[in-house]
Amino acid sequence: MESDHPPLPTVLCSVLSMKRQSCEVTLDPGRSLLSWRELRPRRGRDRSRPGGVTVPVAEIVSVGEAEIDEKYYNSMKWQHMCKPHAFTVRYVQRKRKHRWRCKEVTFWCSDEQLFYQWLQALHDILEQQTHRPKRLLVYINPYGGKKRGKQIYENKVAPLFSAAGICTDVIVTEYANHARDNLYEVNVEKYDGVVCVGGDGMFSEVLHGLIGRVQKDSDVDHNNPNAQLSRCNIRIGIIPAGSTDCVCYATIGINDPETSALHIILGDCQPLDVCSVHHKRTFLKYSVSLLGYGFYGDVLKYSEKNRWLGPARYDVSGFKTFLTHHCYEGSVSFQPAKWVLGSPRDQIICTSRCYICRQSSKQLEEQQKTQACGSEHRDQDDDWTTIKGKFMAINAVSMSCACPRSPKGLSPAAHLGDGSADLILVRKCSRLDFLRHLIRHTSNKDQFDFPFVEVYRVKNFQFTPKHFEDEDTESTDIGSIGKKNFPQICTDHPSCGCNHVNSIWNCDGETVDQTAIEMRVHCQLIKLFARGIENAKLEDDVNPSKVL
Ligand SMILES: CCCCCCCCCCCCC/C=C/[C@@H](O)[C@H](COP(=O)(O)O)NC(=O)CCCCC
Ligand SMILES: Nc1ncnc2c1ncn2[C@@H]1O[C@H](COP(=O)(O)OP(=O)(O)O)[C@@H](O)[C@H]1O
Ligand SMILES: [Ca+2]
Repeated sequence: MESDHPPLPTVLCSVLSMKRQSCEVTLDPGRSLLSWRELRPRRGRDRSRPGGVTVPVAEIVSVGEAEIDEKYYNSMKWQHMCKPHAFTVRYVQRKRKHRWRCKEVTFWCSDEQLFYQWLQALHDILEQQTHRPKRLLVYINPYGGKKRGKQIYENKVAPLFSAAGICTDVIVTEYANHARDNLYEVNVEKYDGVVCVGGDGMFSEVLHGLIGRVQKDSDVDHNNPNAQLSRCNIRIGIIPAGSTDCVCYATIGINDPETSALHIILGDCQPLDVCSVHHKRTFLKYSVSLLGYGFYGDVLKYSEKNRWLGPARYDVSGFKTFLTHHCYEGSVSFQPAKWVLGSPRDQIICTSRCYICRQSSKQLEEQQKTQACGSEHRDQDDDWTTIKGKFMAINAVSMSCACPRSPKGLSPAAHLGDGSADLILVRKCSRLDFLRHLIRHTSNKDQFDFPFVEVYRVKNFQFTPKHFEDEDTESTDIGSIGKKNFPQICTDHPSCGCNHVNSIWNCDGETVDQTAIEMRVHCQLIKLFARGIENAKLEDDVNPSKVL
């Protein structure tokens, strides 16, 4: 009887040479593994562990013909025979702290037929990795971070893309928003991904260009805060060359250009939540990392004046902002994200193929389907919680916001694709208490474990500064906003530190002009060339320090 199953792919196993050693090399297409081991381990090597190396095909970067150095074969009396045939396999090697490097191994043999058989088999198996990008559109910000974007791309990334056979169109930006505007014009369809070389600001440009383009093409009105936005299927890659590099760090585990390039080459895919920010019925911005008012807004405001300092501008501005110690009065209203499995105080963090993200997004989709069918009432007016008070900081983050300054981030247990954001409210407190809270971002200690800090997992929130509440809502149109940033006097005591103009919103490092805003999370709106944090064990990456 004939079987319905396709025949199992044949395992290719040969004795090939690696440098001066004979190796048994095996390509197992069924298990998608390439492995090799020395047949006679050299003197000095551990002969009791004849292990060898195994590389998943999914982690092979490229395979190509190679020229080998004569010294490999002269001593083996190859002089009397024809030149050997060689091929090089480049593959991913994992280093400490999520760093990846491209390692290579060259095999050779004298049998031309065997050589071509290997080359063909390896090319065929790589062809099956259909999720890998073949054509990329690259934007480089030459002024981001330490102004090394071009150099980083040319020296560390372009050679890897070229080895992997990826074609690129590269645009070095000439002005702010060049990349965003260009994305409205180019034929995006012809690319398998868009790569930005720069920091979070540069990523934000590409994000706005792509999301904006997709909404325009699908006739979605982005000024409607309740609009169901269309998903972007084209993936975005980030080559870190900025000041904070939070989006890259929080989705890959490190801000290292070579590591990011390898994730792009392998065709990784990480869905990501995006928050839309509106003032009434006017679209302001999208945010994927930090939407912060108060402390982080003020840090940004002062740092923009010191851009020439590069990444150090944030340290200078952070110190200055800490010393000025302002708090801001207003009211925050939010709806909890009821479908999510996790909570912001969890010990478990978001990892590659995160179960919480998968389950939560599935449950949200089901909830939205049921509501769309009309079998359940819409919950637009339900479950609003309002908190009024004086705040040092109001932060909304839809990912952990881990970055080199804070390796576990502003909300360590936030999830990349669960459709929710963590709303962190830091109420008015003493300067010392605020410092204790800030320092905990750099250690394993819980930054939420203070009586003046609250954290909620939300699907949306609104913020109204005190003076907006006091005014006639009719006059809160966009045109009159500028006039409204007059000094706000603390209602309790004029000398308590609240006697200060409003703060501004820091939206992924970009300033937002309006103070009264509403934010909503859009579950998995975009996709990155990333895979989340692998084998995340927070303890490995952060040096625990003493509780202050
Ligand atoms: C006494 C020690 C205090 C240490 C506190 C450290 C807390 C750091 C948390 C940082 C969160 C960063 C969230 C990401 C923000 C970026 O989107 C934004 C723009 O980045 P880029 O475009 O690359 O310049 N960066 C910032 O707003 C900088 C915040 C720095 C705060 C000190
Ligand atoms: N060619 C350019 N000239 C000036 N500004 C630019 C250019 N290209 C991009 N930008 C802007 O520079 C800002 C900061 O970029 P980013 O790459 O995030 O660096 P950093 O992390 O140092 O802030 C972004 O707002 C981006 O829009
Ligand atoms: Ca989220």
